[in-house]
Amino acid sequence: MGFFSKVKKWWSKDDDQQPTTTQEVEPSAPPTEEPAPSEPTDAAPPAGLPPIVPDQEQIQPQPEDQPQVQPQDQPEWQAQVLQALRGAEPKLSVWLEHTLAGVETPGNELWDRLRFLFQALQAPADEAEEFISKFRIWLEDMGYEQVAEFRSELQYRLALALDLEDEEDERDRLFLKLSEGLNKTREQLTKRIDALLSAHRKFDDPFWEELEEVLIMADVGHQSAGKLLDRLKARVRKEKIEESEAFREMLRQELAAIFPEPKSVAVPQGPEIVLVVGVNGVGKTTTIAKLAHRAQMQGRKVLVAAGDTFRAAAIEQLGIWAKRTGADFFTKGEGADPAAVAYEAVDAALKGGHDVVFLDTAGRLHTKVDLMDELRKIKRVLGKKLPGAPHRCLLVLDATTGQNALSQTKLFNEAVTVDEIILTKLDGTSKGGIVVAIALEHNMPISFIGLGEKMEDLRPFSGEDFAKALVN
Ligand SMILES: Nc1nc2c(ncn2[C@@H]2O[C@H](COP(=O)(O)OP(=O)(O)OP(=O)(O)O)[C@@H](O)[C@H]2O)c(=O)[nH]1
Repeated sequence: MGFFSKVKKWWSKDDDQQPTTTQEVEPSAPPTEEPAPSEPTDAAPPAGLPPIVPDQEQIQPQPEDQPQVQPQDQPEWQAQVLQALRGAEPKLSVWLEHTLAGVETPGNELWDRLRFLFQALQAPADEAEEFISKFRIWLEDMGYEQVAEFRSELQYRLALALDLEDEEDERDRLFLKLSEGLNKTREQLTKRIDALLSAHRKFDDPFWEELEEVLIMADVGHQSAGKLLDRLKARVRKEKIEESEAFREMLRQELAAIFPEPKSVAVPQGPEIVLVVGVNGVGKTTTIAKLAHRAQMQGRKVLVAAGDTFRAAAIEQLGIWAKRTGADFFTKGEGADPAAVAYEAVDAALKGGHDVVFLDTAGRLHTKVDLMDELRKIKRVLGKKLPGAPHRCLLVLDATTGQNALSQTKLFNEAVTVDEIILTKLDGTSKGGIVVAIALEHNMPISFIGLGEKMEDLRPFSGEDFAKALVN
């Protein structure tokens, strides 16, 4: 899908549909003090601008028979930007660079430039205004004053709205962040494997024994290392691999192959109910916010529900994040029964016409209540309220915690059957080996990875990119 269809789908929702005002649903309406977005000034470039076609076609010069743009009609920057866009590589980062050239701070010129880009993409003006208005509200809330501070968030939002996240451009950005996070593991692993390959002339038992030790030291774990070695030995034998580089390439391929793809969720009708579990401190709240942000940017109406009712601070933090993403927020306050929150959040979503509900849950074993029993109860209640719910159960794990993450996976999976894992803090000194262990031990898909504290720092996980970042 291109920008137009995505924007069509995204902005065609009737945003006046506020959720029914049940006493708990707190629709996070935009702050009233926000000045109305400036009316389009002379930014709207003349009709007939050559469309920027996202699917890798170069921008064609305007055919002679089309009404030529009269230079005197345009402010000076438009002719320059138009010229630059015409010859630019069809990459979002390049389009943005040309469109924002010379603009350092938010203000009317920035909004006019964005309008100009949207016009070049043939986005309907009202939808473009809606995008700009939502971005302005977010910007006011964040208090950023320099374009450099929010440029990556702007590019991320455009990538989602333009359905361009898979573009090489975005993937390169993601790969860079992932590689930085895996630096430590990669150095350990690559250095040791290189030493092994140069010390051993052939792939004999002593080689495999030492490789097993290297994997275990890289947090892959004993059992997973054994499974991975079996796969490597079989391929070395079958393909008669002898060269070091061929071995490294095979290792990358086998590492990439151990990650199952997340299963696509068929949500028959009504809201998709997503249960989010994980121990405290792993980044659950932040991850829910990032997921809500993505869903919003992709045109879905989102409700975030505060199922962690043990701590007022957790409810408050989630509420702040929900407001920041523009999602609606559901809470029954501190001390409420988490299962009741789950039940009534589904109710509110059904009444509010929400497309997806992210239900946060407690992350700590509290004295009187066993957390796993509580999660099982929540899951039962959801299924009673909406057959098939929860449609997805996401386990949030902190990639820097090493073996703990493995035991948490087992614990939560036994309690609620985890469908997907989201690995956070891969931008930190993450223990890349644990990622391999989780995939091999539980054969569980990793859907997203957290690469920082900002809204845009949640990106789809790619086993191939991960393997390349781990072994170079
Ligand atoms: N660097 C980095 N920090 C992250 C990431 N995800 C979350 N964090 C930070 O980790 C800390 C904990 O995040 P929370 O979302 O509050 O974690 P939580 O699991 O909700 O923890 P509780 O609020 O105690 O339940 C915060 O400072 C986040 O900003 C990530 O991907 N990278």
